[in-house]
Amino acid sequence: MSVDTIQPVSAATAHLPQVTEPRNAGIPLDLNWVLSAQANTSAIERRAASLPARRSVKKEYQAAWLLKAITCIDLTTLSGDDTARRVARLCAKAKQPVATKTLAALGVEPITTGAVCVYHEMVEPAVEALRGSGIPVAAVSTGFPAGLSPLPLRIAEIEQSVAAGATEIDIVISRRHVLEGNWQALYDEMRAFRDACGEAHVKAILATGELGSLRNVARASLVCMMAGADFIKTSTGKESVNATLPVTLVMIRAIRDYYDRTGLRVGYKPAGGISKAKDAITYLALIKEELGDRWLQPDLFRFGASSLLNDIERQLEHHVSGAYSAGYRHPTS
Ligand SMILES: O=C[C@H](O)COP(=O)(O)O
Repeated sequence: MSVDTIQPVSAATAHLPQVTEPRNAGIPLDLNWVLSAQANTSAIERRAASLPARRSVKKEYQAAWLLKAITCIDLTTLSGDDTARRVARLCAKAKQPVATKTLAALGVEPITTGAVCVYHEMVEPAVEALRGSGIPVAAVSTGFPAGLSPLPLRIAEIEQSVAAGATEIDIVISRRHVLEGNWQALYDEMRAFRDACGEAHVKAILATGELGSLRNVARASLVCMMAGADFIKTSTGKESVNATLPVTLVMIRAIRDYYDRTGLRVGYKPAGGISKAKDAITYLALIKEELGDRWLQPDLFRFGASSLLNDIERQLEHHVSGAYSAGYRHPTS
């Protein structure tokens, strides 16, 4: 299917609340299934390379897809110099990501981002700033980004972020378990993280740029889903290679495989280095083609991004006014 034949996301429904259904409870580790997972790297890279080159959606269809993308952003700040004031500004942006006049010109209701994503120390200011908005706070946890602090500390960090009000926890896996092929250890770790999260949803960050091969990405995706991950996420944003289209193909095909065999839907979050509106549309189109419309809701798809919203806003403003504004006129925080 080409992008030309994709039905547009309706601008009138871009703001609809997320659909909810039972979480992925996980299944016992199935090593035969894990070890049978392969990745045909050259075929995957060929398909990925063809995606950005195709004709994209235009005009009101493009605006509608961009509004949809905003509702799926985990608006993120993960900097060593984060402050409560910066987080408060980010949260204000999450509550009103598009200027009122632009929304009015587009004829759509107000929308929000999917979540705000911060370090543990910034959870409380974020919860405070988002109170009453319905926007969840996601905390990166478990010794983010390397995940190399002692396991009891990583688990305690999850518990503290949940106690502080985070309802989504982005954990980082131990890359060494993947590189050493120790799938049982990865499963046990993921299971412990999932249990520590309680009712909070857990996103498993694979740090795919450090896993060595697409086959490892496929296997790690399966193991994390078997251990109860609600989402699988590509990257911390701190690796030298973050979200890519080949990795996305591998991970969403693992999600499809897991759904086909278990009936359980797991979400997908590409993160790191996604900063252009055009790229966001490429990702959404790929999700639509490979997984279908159900995965285009914020409960099953998120972008982890700190600067993507800025470019989307510029494109939407261009759509309604015919002129591009400078990037600095759309500060995120
Ligand atoms: O999880 C989110 C990423 O850290 C954001 O990465 P970015 O700053 O490259 O958009």
